[in-house]
Amino acid sequence: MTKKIVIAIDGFSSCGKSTFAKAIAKRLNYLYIDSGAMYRAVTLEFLRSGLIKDGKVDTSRVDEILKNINISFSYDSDRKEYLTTLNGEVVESEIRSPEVANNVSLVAAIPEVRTRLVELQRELGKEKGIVMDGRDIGTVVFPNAELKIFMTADPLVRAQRRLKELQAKGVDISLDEVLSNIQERDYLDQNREVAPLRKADDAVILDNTNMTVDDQMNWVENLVKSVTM
Ligand SMILES: Nc1ncnc2c1ncn2[C@@H]1O[C@H](COP(=O)(O)OP(=O)(O)OP(=O)(O)O)[C@@H](O)[C@H]1O
Ligand SMILES: Nc1ccn([C@@H]2O[C@H](COP(=O)(O)O)[C@@H](O)[C@H]2O)c(=O)n1
Repeated sequence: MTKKIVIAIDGFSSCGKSTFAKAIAKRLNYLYIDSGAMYRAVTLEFLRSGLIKDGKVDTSRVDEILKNINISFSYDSDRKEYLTTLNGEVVESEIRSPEVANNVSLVAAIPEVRTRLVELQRELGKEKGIVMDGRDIGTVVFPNAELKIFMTADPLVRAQRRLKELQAKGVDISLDEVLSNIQERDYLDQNREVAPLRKADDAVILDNTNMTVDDQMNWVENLVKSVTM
C-alpha cells in the first residue's frame, strides 16, 4: 500500500515544470494543479477590468476584484488537457497570451493576490494526492510536502522550447522576445518581496537542459518510491 503525498515542483519560467508535473500526476493518478495558471487568470481579469496600465497596477480595486473572482480547473478528456476556468469561462488559451505573460509577474508580486491564491492552493491540496507546480509551492504553499523538486534549464534552451510551442499555435513572436520575457520573469520572480522564487532547503534540483521527459520520469521514479513506500 502506498501513501498519498504532496509533490511540489518549483523552478524557473518555461523549464518544463508543468509538462513534468502532469506526467507524474498521470503516472500516480494524482490531481495536477498549475499554480501559474491561477496567477495568469488573475492577470487576465485585471487586464480585462482595466486595472493594468503602462506596466502599473491600480491597486485601489484589487481587493474588490479578488473578492469576486472564481478560478477552477477541469480535465477535458476529449482534449486530454487541464483547462483553467475564470468566472465560468474556459480561458486556457487567453492566459497563455504574450500580453498576460508580460504582466503576470507584476500581478504575482501583489501581496493580496498571493494571500488569496495560496489559500485556494492549500484548499486544493488538503486531501494530498496532488502535484502542484509554481514558484513558491515547496517554500510557502506546502512547506511540509513530502517531495520537493526544483527545476532549472539553460535560458536559451527554455526560450527555444517555448518558441516552438508558440509557433505551433500560430503566435507571431521572435526568439529574442521569448527569451527576454523569460529572463524578465525570472528576475522579477526571484527579487520580489513576498514569496520570491527560491529553492527550498529540502528540494532536489533537476536540470533538464539535456533531458527528455522520459529521462525525467526515470530520474523521479526512485524518489517517489522512497517517499510513498
Ligand atoms: N525535457 C524537455 N525536453 C524538451 N522540451 C520540453 C521538456 N520539458 C518541457 N518541454 C517543452 O518546453 C515548453 C515549456 O514547458 P512547460 O510549459 O512544461 O514549462 P513550465 O515550466 O511549466 O512553463 P511556465 O513557467 O511558463 O509555466 C513546452 O513546449 C514543453 O513541451
Ligand atoms: N506559485 C507561483 C506560480 C506562478 N507565479 C507567477 O506567475 C507567473 C506565471 O507562471 P507560469 O508557471 O505559468 O510561468 C510566474 O512568472 C510568476 O510570476 C508565482 O508567482 N507563483
